Amino acid sequence: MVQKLTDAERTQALTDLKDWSLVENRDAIKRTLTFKDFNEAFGFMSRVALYADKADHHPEWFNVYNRVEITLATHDVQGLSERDVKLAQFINAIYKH
Ligand SMILES: C[C@H](O)[C@H](O)[C@H]1CNC2=NC(N)=NC(=O)C2=N1
Repeated sequence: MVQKLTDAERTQALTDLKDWSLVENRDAIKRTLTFKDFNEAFGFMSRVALYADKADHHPEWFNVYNRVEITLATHDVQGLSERDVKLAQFINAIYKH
């Protein structure tokens, strides 16, 4: 069973996750990433997609050319869970720029 992060866990996660911030009007985190071009951006998105498929945890995202805006939340709990932290950590780890 997936559980919502506690306030303390949410604060800790935001401290640990470089370049992620809270979304204003909902319990979610966001990050914008830029790449050299569309090819690089889409390559990155493909790697995230493979992770998401395996983990059964999917990003909300928006891409225009070399920019990818990502929002993470766990819909099952209508807020942040450990799954979002794991996915954000994965994204940070594979983001080369
Ligand atoms: C049935 C399936 O396991 C669920 O709908 C999964 C799929 N991917 C998901 N992704 C996200 N971000 N949150 C969820 O709650 C979620 N639930």
